[in-house]
Amino acid sequence: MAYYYYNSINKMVTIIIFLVLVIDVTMVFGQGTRVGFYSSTCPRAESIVQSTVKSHFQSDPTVAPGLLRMHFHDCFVQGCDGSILISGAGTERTAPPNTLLRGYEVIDDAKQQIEAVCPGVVSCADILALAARDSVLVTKGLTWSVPTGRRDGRVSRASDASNLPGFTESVDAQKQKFAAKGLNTQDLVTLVGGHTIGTSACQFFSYRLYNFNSTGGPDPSIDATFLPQLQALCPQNGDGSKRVALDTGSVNNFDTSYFSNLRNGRGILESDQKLWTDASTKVFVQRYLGLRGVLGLRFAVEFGRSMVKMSNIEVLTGTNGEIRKVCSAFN
Ligand code: HEM
Ligand SMILES: [Ca+2]
Ligand SMILES: [Ca+2]
Repeated sequence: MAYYYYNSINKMVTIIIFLVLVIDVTMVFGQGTRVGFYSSTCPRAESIVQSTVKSHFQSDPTVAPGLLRMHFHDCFVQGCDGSILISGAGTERTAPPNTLLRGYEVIDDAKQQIEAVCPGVVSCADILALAARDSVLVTKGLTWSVPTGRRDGRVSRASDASNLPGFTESVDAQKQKFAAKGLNTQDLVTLVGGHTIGTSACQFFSYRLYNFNSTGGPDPSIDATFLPQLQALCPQNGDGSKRVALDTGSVNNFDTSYFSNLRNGRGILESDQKLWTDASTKVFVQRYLGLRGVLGLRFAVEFGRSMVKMSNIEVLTGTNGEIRKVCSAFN
């Protein structure tokens, strides 16, 4: 009798431990997404996204940085659920940090082609995550496997965009906003390394070139020989919408040149240059530049890893959300 009780208690304990482990594992890894989610339901989905990104990139190279940034802005607001793609008054798209996003036409094009072969199967959130990955590919970076199976959200409000980090923010504030999404300091430095491609409008950094923080002079962290070049590109009271490379000399290549520029006081945004000023983020910049011996890190590899983490933020899976018919509108 005693043995029988012992045995069933033992079984119960085993079952409980098993359940706890399963719950834990799903929370840490899965959140329900997995590589090859569409391999039987829509086997051509990933290749359609890739060929669409490639063809748009050939006629307009700015779509690559545009789509990468769009995916980041999607994931930080309501999770990676395609909420950024909804158009109309009062939606996320209209919020100040999002007004200059580009590449929506690429997502709409890919979605239309995918709907023609497998209607109602592939989410817009997944199409955007895949397009962000392929944007790195076309700019000569490494590729990686993207877990899929996200579903599309049913909420898109301009007022939710405050989760996004701002370009004047301190490293501590940037770290806090990333930590709130489960991303650590390495992820922060690595993902902001996405600024190795693309451009910024003068309006986001020209205040650093002239009367920085009412000092009457420029931001002292800007390299002295670089300053006049930037001033020529963005004259005081000039056109704030004019665009300047975030990675001087390597705007179209997914490489570590952006980190060299930070080291040399040639970061464009205040938030970028601060990654070199702050000791906790500087070490990662140094590791990507091979300045820390055996602690060296390969940016191309780590970028894929951090992107997979970012792409899994607060995703909707299973029967949550919906699969939109058109990416710019709820069903
Ligand atoms: C502290 C975090 C970040 C801040 C404050 C920030 C801020 C900005 C700003 C102000 C611009 C210029 C936008 C424009 O003029 O159109 C920009 C561009 C860009 N950002 Fe970030 N960003 C951050 C993190 C990231 C991350 C994590 C990624 C991607 C993984 C990313 C990818 C890009 C790309 C690719 C562009 C160029 C966009 C284009 O050329 O259209 N950024 N960012
Ligand atoms: Ca979102
Ligand atoms: Ca570059």
